[in-house]
Amino acid sequence: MIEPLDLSTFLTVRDLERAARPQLSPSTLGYFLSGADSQTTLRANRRAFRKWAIDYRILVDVGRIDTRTRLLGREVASPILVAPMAYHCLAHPEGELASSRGAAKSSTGYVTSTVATMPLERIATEFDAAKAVDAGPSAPRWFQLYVNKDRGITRSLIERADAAGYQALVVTVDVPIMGRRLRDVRNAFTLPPGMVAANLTDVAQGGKEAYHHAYATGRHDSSLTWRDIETFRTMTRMPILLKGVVRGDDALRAIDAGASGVVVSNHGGRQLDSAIASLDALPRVLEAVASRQSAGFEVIVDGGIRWGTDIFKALALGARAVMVGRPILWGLTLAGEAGVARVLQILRGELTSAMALAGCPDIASITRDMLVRA
Ligand SMILES: Cc1cc2nc3c(=O)[nH]c(=O)nc-3n(C[C@H](O)[C@H](O)[C@H](O)COP(=O)(O)O)c2cc1C
Ligand SMILES: CC(C)CC(=O)C(=O)O
Repeated sequence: MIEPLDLSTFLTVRDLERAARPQLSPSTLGYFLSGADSQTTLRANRRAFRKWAIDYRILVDVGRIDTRTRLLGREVASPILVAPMAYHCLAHPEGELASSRGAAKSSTGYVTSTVATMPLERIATEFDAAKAVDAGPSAPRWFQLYVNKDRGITRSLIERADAAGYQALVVTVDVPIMGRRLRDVRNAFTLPPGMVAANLTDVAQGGKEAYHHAYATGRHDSSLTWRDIETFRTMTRMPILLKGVVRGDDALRAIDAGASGVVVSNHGGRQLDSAIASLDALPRVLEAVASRQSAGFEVIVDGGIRWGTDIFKALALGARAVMVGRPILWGLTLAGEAGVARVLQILRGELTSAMALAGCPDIASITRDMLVRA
């Protein structure tokens, strides 16, 4: 009999990654890990965090640490969200059902990808049923949209997300075309037989298609522009966030187009290689948004978050919240729901420790002056 995994022996996200890697096929591991081309941006995302040091405060009462904050007008338990990622069934047979339960039980927000391997309605139900029932604030769940060439399909996805009670629509805008991930090309990466992008089955013929390739080359709309964002705005009551913004002027256009926020992101280094690191892009996006005094406009950041101190730094620079990508997949691979919960527990625990050690008992006290150049 195989001994059940003792997740408490994994102390860091890196521990989980090290254990998860050998469990995955080379093709899946390559898909999860890869950045585009030379992977310069993938590395830059991590390096950007090392450029900052925490200028900690002493003799502050940190007997009680409060990680609560507000997101899109609602109180949330922590400033951490699970980033939208495709194909969770590659990591675990229960796929997004397991990852969404792991997030919900950790009172952590969850973003369902358009290319999930489970139906968005089932993910929603699973998340809601698993939500922690203690008195704390409940975690949000959002839907990430990839825009299909067939706008009828896009409309139907938005309507389904609305009907399933998703609380925001995250439109990903950094994939006009797919970035070239060399390992995926060399491995001819595709989904194994029987695994499908469950929300797009109506577009794929016969269920046997090589979904990843078919989707990436045949379905994805490269003609998306600002006008489409304004159109989506009229199609749903959900607030819209644009994911993949790195420029201040684009953030201002997002406000003009009716968006409620942006995710400063370069897609985990998987799209434009040599793109600016997301943490480096954050200050100028915040500066631009501040110049417009758009009260309530949310700026979230993702890319390379592996430690609680990374979250602390992102918040100190002014982000409202962070999204965590690949670490979730390592937890999911190792132990499904419990593995995802462990990753989130580690990150939140590290954030809490960093806050205590830095003299910041609550999120509002993590201010810009807490950082200096390393
Ligand atoms: C395997 C994988 C699949 C992804 N799929 C999506 C997706 O379907 N939609 C999307 O908006 N972003 C997708 N992303 C990007 C993530 O949402 C996020 O921006 C990125 O992973 C953050 O960087 P990190 O992995 O370093 O935390 C994907 C990333 C990975 C690693
Ligand atoms: C199907 C892809 C567009 C999913 C994705 O966003 C990614 O692999 O980075």
